[in-house]
Amino acid sequence: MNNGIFLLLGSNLGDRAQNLETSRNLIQQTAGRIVKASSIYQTAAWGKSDQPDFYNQVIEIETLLDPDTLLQTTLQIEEHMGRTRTEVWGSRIIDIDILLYGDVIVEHERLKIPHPQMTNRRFTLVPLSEIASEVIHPITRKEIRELLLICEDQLAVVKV
Ligand SMILES: Nc1ncnc2c1ncn2[C@@H]1O[C@H](COP(=O)(O)OP(=O)(O)OP(=O)(O)O)[C@@H](O)[C@H]1O
Ligand SMILES: Nc1nc2c(c(=O)[nH]1)N=C(CO)CN2
Repeated sequence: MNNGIFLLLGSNLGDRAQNLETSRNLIQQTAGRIVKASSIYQTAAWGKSDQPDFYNQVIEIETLLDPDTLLQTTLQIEEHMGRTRTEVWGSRIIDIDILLYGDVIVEHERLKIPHPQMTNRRFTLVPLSEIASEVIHPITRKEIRELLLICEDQLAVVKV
């Protein structure tokens, strides 16, 4: 069983809380058990600001799937839930990002772990810090709580 795997869930269309719940259920059915879940946060849209606020949540899972298969599985869940890819950083029913996979570093075109943007995003670091503050980011070698302290993003992140 592989441990220390953290996923970011995000939704800013439709019933956002319900969308997160549906994705958690599908993840448990297809990828593995959820061992920890952060609170849900309402977060201002990052990157492309003229869109509704997101709900974001970080979960920790244990899984037998390797990183590539985990990505295929999360992409299938997004498709199953009706997500269409229209624009980069645009609105979406559900987005599932693989943030960390233990200490594993992956550098492919289709898959990069740790997620390259995670250190720049309070909407990721705040919920991740809630459940994994002392986990070490395998590239920067810093704890998540320290990455949050030095993160320059100022966008609002509020517990729902
Ligand atoms: N760690 C990762 N987790 C999820 N997808 C990844 C990861 N690394 C690379 N990808 C690739 O990114 C694609 C998803 O792009 P998507 O449209 O969701 O980007 P985005 O969510 O708009 O932007 P961002 O990746 O900055 O959050 C996937 O098809 C996948 O191949
Ligand atoms: N607050 C917030 N902003 C975003 C999010 C997200 O999940 N939350 N996802 C994005 C896609 O990359 C772009 N912008």
